[in-house]
Amino acid sequence: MNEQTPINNTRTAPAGLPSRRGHISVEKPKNAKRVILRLWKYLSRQKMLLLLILALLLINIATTLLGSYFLRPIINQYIIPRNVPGLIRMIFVLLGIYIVGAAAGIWLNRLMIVVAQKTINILRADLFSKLQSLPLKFFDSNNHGDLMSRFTNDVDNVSDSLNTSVLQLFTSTITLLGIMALMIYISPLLTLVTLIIVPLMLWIASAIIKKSKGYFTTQQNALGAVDGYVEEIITGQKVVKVFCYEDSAAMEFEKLNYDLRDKATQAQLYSGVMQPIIQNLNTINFALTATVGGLLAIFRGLDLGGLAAFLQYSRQFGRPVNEISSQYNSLQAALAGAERIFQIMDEVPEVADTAGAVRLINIKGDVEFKAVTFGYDAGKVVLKNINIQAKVGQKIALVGSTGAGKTTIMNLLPRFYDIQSGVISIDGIDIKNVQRNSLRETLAIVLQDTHLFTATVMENIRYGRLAATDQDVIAAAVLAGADSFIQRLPNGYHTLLHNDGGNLSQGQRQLLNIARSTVARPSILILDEATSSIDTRTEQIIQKGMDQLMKNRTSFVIAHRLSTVRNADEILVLENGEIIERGSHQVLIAKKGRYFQLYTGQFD
Ligand SMILES: Nc1ncnc2c1ncn2[C@@H]1O[C@H](COP(=O)(O)OP(=O)(O)OP(=O)(O)O)[C@@H](O)[C@H]1O
Repeated sequence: MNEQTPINNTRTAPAGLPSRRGHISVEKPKNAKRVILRLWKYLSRQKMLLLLILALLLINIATTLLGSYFLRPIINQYIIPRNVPGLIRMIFVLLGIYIVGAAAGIWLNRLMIVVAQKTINILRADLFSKLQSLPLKFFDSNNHGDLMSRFTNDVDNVSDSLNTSVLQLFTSTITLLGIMALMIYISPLLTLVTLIIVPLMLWIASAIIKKSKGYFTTQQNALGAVDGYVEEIITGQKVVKVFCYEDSAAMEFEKLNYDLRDKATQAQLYSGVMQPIIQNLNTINFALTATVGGLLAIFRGLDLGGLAAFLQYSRQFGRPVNEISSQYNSLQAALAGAERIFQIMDEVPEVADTAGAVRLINIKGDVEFKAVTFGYDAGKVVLKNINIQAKVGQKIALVGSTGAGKTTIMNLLPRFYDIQSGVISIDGIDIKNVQRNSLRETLAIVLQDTHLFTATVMENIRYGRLAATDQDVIAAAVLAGADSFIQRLPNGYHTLLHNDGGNLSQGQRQLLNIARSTVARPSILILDEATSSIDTRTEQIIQKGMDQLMKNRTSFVIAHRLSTVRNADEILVLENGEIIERGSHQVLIAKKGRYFQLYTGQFD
């Protein structure tokens, strides 16, 4: 059995009424290099486009740098010698250069978005198919909201950053290097003067980043708390209303909201000071460079055109520095998001079918549990030495107090979980040696909590067997007793259900569920009887539907109302994961043991 551990320490489930449930991971990747390499694997599937982007990027940067450099010949060769036609020609050349640069820039951004969105599309698809391959144990031990946020927040972060940040980072770095090279080319001495202030700028920037990162983390946590709380209140509206929790909820929300405002203000204030500080340093730097440059022009023969171009560069110098530092945070967030996505990708999927796994064909429906022992977590046994023998067409009922292990037994037959010891077999074939899909096709499960998809009634029933024709579906609905209410729906079988069939009654959803299992034509049935109180008439209709479904099929019924299991071939009484009594209704009643107590309502 593969061990699943929660993939994140985030968001613990609340107990009882809505409580504070917010905490999102610190926005910093644990292993940035690995994440970048993995992201690169995704990006590099589009090598040609990336090469084109790189070429456009270089053209774009080159034109910017060249444009500024043109000041030198323009001043030296045309303005100082007063060559007007030449000057006009040069201005047109300059214009041409800028147009090429702008065109490259536009295409660059467009292509990057195409590459980014395609990458994100593949990433999302991989994530989804990975999720589908994970065992139920994974979903038991991970918060669903947190898993959802990998699809939304994390994927968004990666997407944003691929769309803009990555490109900007590249542009800024290359521009910075280009500017430096050209400055050195024009005047190494003046470059030295300009660069003196750079370490100071970098030091201030990194100090501010360090400090503001802390504030950003607390802001993210506060935001997570607010999000989590809102989600909880929305999903728990019924409970909130019924217990008149509105005022307390509003108060709690106000606290969280205030906390978020506080943290967000601090974070923004801190990160907001960076730009002006860097800008001012830049201005000081410019003044210093201009003064020294002027002196060099007077005393050391630096050409005026060169000086003008140089000053232009020194003004531009601050921008890439600024951009690199401002993209830093969002890049960190994206890498952290990507890391959380890859964490899921690295989860161990359901154990693959064994090499010689067989398909179940023409199954009669004999089911046997032999000395089965199982626990959800290693070391904590939930089922002990379970022995069950169900012959073709028999009805086996499982009864027992809550938490006794009834549902657990039924989770093992479709191999939602693998057993630790013992054997479960169908028609004598160990289910471990059966292909999972084939195993699940021979079974149908009618759960208490029906899950209906956003689709028509017809499609929802067809979910049981995708190859079923419309006639099959309708026949199944008739058999299940669902047909008459479906006919009364506004669009009959073509009525669209949404929000998990929120517009249907509990009983109606249950009937659709039965119809779905009927259309599946399973050899073996697992029924979890509804506990929720439905009126007696609906109950009778549902019971009739279930009885029809069970006809000639081996069925296991988890019974909550003992009146419905009287006609079972065998009743198994479970207590603390063990079968403590077994036999028919008459036998068990005569025995006057646990079943008798449960049946007659006489408890210790
Ligand atoms: N996904 C799970 N992970 C870990 N433990 C679980 C899980 N599901 C159930 N358990 C534990 O296994 C034991 C048996 O639970 P099970 O759901 O099988 O009981 P049950 O007899 O079906 O109860 P009920 O009648 O209330 O549905 C319980 O102690 C429960 O806490």
